[in-house]
Amino acid sequence: MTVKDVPIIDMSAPEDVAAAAVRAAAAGSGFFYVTGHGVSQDLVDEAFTQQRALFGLPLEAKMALLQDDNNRGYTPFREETLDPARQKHGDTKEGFYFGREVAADSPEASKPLHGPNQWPDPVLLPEYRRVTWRYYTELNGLGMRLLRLLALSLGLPADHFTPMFSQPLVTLRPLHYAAEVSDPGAGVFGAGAHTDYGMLTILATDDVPGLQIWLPDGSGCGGADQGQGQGGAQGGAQGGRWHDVAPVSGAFIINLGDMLERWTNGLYRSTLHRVINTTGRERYSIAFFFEPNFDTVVEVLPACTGPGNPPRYPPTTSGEHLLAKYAQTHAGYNAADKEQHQQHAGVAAPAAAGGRH
Ligand SMILES: O=C(O)CCC(=O)C(=O)O
Ligand SMILES: [Fe+2]
Repeated sequence: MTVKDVPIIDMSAPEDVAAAAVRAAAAGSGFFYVTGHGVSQDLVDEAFTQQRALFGLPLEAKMALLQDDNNRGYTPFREETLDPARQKHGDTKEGFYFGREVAADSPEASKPLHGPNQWPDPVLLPEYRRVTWRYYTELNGLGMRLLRLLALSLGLPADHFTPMFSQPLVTLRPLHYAAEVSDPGAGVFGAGAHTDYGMLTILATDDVPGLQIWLPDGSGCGGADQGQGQGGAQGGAQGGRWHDVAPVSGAFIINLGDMLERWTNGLYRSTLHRVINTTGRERYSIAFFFEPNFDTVVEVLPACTGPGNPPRYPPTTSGEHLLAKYAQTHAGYNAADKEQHQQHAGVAAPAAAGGRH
């Protein structure tokens, strides 16, 4: 891998310059760093301090916030299995999901994946909610700025995606990886190989390495080629290998998810990645998944098809797509409940919960 494969993009550069860099990275490795992003380092540091305190709570306090049907709350160690075919047991990480705050009595709350957050007891963590919510709000703003760059990078008006994020499906996910060293040969991973499900992910990590991406050999990543999808997307497939994405102080790591790959007909990459522990140290990260409104139709963009390049993906909706993905990877996920909720809300049922443990 070269620096070109996961470039550092300065978001304080003129938009057209940044957008061109985004296009090259998006059609290359699907991963890039951003600097000049406008989020203060103090806030990032404070957010990490709060997440450490949250994970440091006694297990019973965390279990009291167990993940609910709206995908909000605590996921214990080994609860999630991102790569069931290769994992001996679940990921050696614990996490919390927070979403957009939706009041229990609002009409939106009847939709799947919408509802109030499960905040930790303010007596235990007085600053947690304030700091985490500020971080969420700042990253939401950064997500909107990235949407502009993505639109421009595709030759679309800068605000093309903006209306699709008026009531976004946002997930802020603090993660805590155990000190346990991974053993890929034996099926033990911090986070199993996966692609992200949605539009884009803004990832902050501490200084402990662990994130890796799968790049096909000689893929020419770094250039805006024809976007043949991720050749090694099955993980461990021939002709590629894992590359470290090192922490860069002051930068966020951005990666693109399956929805954007669908939208761009495979031109932009939703790249396979995983986390392995090689250090024997605990690791903290905060993922921010930024996805369109529940009912947004995700359909190949006209600009990304043409004669000889027919749409490779049928249309779906943001909500339908995400529900199907969660069903595949979470042991605690109650698909039956969700389907009931969905029928309630008058939306299509998700695909069957394949790979569920
Ligand atoms: O913790 C990390 O570095 C990556 C986490 C990740 O890939 C995810 O949560 O989707
Ligand atoms: Fe991921």
